[in-house]
Amino acid sequence: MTEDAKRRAARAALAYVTPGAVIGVGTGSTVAQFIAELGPSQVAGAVASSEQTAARLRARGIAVLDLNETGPLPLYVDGADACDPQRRLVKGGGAALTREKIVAAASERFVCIIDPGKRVDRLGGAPLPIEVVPMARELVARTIASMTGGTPVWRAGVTTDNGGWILDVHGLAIGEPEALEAALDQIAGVVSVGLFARRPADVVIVGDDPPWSW
Ligand SMILES: O=C(CO)[C@H](O)[C@H](O)COP(=O)(O)O
Repeated sequence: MTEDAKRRAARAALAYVTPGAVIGVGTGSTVAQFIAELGPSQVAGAVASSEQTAARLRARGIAVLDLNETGPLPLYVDGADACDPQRRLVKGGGAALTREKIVAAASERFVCIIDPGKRVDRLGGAPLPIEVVPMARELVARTIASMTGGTPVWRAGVTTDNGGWILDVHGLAIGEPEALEAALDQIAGVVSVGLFARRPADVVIVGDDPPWSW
């Protein structure tokens, strides 16, 4: 069962939490399991990667802090849509990729928690989410289509916590993830790219029974 696998990965991530620290917390159903397992007294507070996560943390009695007030974080825990053997990720299924990238960049250690279905030999099977400034949606879509051969599809009806829109790029061949991430980041109108290749996870926990990590 996928939910059991997510719970196993989430529980295993607790071992990385230093008591009394302020940690970064990502977004999604696997992270929701992590928040449910995290005792309010285990951390001094958390920086949330989305409003959804902030609400979950508060409901659990965990203080939500502003990244501008915390300085570097020792730990960031988040899920992913896909993870390759080099711990490079595709993220953004929950449209929180921009803040996830920011909190990951502010954290010394990024622990990614996934169910076994997210592990892939090569990124590119799952669509790649890209957050764009709304007025640039079609410009970015045309540029990406001609640059990569992929097919950008607007996630209509979804507005991110930053007021951005999401393009999901289908059919993308991700041969060199770091180079592709850098190239897509340069397109005018792109806010952020759901490829986490230049800042991959430091540890990935797979919720098999028993869980394992690398
Ligand atoms: O990147 C994300 C949100 O933007 C999530 O981490 C990713 O979509 C995985 O979600 P889930 O744990 O629900 O499968």
